[in-house]
Amino acid sequence: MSLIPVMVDLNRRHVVIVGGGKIATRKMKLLKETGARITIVSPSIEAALQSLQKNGDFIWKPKQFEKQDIADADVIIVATNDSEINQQVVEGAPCHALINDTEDAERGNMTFPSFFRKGRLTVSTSTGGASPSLAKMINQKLQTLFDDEQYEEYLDFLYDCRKLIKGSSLSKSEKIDFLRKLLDDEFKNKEKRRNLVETLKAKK
Ligand SMILES: C[C@@]1(CC(=O)O)C2=NC(=C\c3[nH]c(c(CCC(=O)O)c3CC(=O)O)Cc3[nH]c(c(CC(=O)O)c3CCC(=O)O)/C=C3\N/C(=C\2)[C@@H](CCC(=O)O)[C@]3(C)CC(=O)O)/[C@H]1CCC(=O)O
Ligand SMILES: NC(=O)c1ccc[n+]([C@@H]2O[C@H](COP(=O)([O-])OP(=O)(O)OC[C@H]3O[C@@H](n4cnc5c(N)ncnc54)[C@H](O)[C@@H]3O)[C@@H](O)[C@H]2O)c1
Repeated sequence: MSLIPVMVDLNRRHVVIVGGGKIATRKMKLLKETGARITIVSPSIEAALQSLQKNGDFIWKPKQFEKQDIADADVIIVATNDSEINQQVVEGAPCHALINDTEDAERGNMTFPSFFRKGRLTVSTSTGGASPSLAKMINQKLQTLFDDEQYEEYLDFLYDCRKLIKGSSLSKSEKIDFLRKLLDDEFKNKEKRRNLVETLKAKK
């Protein structure tokens, strides 16, 4: 299996989490801001999930897993503590669904990397199932590269400039030159950033 990293918008997609324990809780916390429609199928759920349920963050089906629970799922997270049930979930998945099997990654077709965000920047690390703890450790080290509290503002500057450049009347090669120039160290300076934004606004 050769997995490729993607960024995905789960807004309005149906995500079914089978199991309501420690791992289901971790995935729920990750998914609750995505706009996905989330269903948890599990006879019992952790206390942390019970409070999220009161906010209406997901629908809880308090029952043992059955194949029909995942019939219209876009994404399925397999997270019970029963290997046989986990296997049944994978076997019962509709062929269009993405499956994250938290017990055995290779049985599924999607895994969650360890990641951190700094404004518009997302850095994610996967060890292909070798060691999620190592992935976490690598990210902790990488995070120190972006400690500067101005970094988020710098990324917003790059984003705004890129939009201005794309929408400008500059020629194609001038646009490319400008996009490269944005990465010059001088733009770590706030004043220089402001000046460039003004220059680009004039090139509409
Ligand atoms: C990144 C992260 C994201 C997330 O879960 O959302 C994630 N695991 C995290 C933490 C973590 N997981 C485990 C420990 C205990 C120590 C250890 O084992 O190292 C810790 C450490 C901790 O909790 O601090 C145990 C563990 N994990 C898996 C198995 C089953 C197996 O491998 O067979 C077992 C053994 C279960 C058992 O038998 O007890 C499987 C998977 N875990 C993955 C992701 C996928 C591969 C990603 C990769 O390879 O990098 C994959 C394949 C499937 C998936 O879930 O997508 C999240 C870090 C969040 C962060 O960055 O803070
Ligand atoms: N991906 C990871 O990082 C990672 C880390 C640790 C464990 N795991 C795996 O995740 C799985 C769950 O671990 P956990 O610590 O969350 O377990 P847990 O014991 O905390 O929770 C298990 C949940 O499964 C539910 N369940 C049991 N039988 C069920 C059934 N027939 N139908 C529906 N729900 C059922 C239980 O009600 C419970 O809510 C295990 O298979 C484990 O190997 C993955």
